[in-house]
Amino acid sequence: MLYFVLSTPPLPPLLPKYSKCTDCDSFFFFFFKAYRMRNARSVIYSHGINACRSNLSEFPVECHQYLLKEKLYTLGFDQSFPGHGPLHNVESYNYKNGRRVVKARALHESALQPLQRYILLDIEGTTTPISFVTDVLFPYARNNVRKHLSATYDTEETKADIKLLRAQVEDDLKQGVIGAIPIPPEDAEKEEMISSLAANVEEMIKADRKITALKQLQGHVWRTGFQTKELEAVVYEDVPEALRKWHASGLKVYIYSSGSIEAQKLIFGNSNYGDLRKYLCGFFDTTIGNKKEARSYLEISQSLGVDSPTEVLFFTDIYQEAIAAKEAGKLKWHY
Ligand SMILES: CSCCC(=O)C(=O)COP(=O)(O)O
Repeated sequence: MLYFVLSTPPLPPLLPKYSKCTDCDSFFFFFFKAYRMRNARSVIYSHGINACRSNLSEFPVECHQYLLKEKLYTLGFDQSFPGHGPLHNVESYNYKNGRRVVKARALHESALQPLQRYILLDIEGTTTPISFVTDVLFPYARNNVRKHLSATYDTEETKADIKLLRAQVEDDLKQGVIGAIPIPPEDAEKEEMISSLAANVEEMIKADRKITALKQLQGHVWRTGFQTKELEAVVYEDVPEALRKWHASGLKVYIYSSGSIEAQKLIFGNSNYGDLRKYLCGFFDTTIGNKKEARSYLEISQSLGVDSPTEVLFFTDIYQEAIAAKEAGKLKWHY
């Protein structure tokens, strides 16, 4: 599977210089996100790239462009390949307050290789701001999980959620996972059971665990939030147009997220740009495999019916996921 790197692992700051932000470039926003500088923005400044936080406070990092280029190259981000990187779509170079500002078009479908008619999109950090997931969705799940379990305790759905959680916690206890709390036996009092389940869920959310047991329950809790309009999903402003164009040009777009398939449908069905599900051909979650494992991308490719994982272009902000997707192309194809 080919991939488009939206971020890279953190690099140490190269020069202890302070920068000043006058303009931002969206590509390097993704790059600097990989420095774990949430809200960081960047400006292409003369020979290099200066970073600052979005609130314009100074940030002690300067990364010279040739070093960045070199680093990206070692990460497999080959700027000479037309599908890789907005720097090939440069429309203009301008000078603003003595600084050079590069304006570039977003990745166009013509940049795809002829066989890549399938697009696979991650959600958090790719179509949707990380802050929406961590500051809105996760707190909503944390604050409402008790209420949800209490209200739906006897439903088949919640019984299945509890069964999955119990199995996960038992496994976690065996593995010595910090924060795992024993769940009382099945015939325990409802309140005792809910307290222990909620405490485990809280720890799992805190640790940002991408496990099916948590993600399935979270999706069910969020469903109420979307139904009552307490929640509205956020996608980046260029997402609806990109989906529309890809759809119109015959590309098939799929989602692969750690969030459950039900949660993914809630996100794209209730976004700040309306219902975007009409542009999507399907959804994959952790039930097909972990996003950092190559095998998962092979499984997805096989269920899409393509001849090889290299026919699928995967977009993510997580480096290990991109590498796993790339590795899938080398795995043995089973029929
Ligand atoms: C389905 S949206 C909820 C996102 C979520 O729970 C999550 O863990 C994000 O994972 P992703 O694989 O999209 O980075």
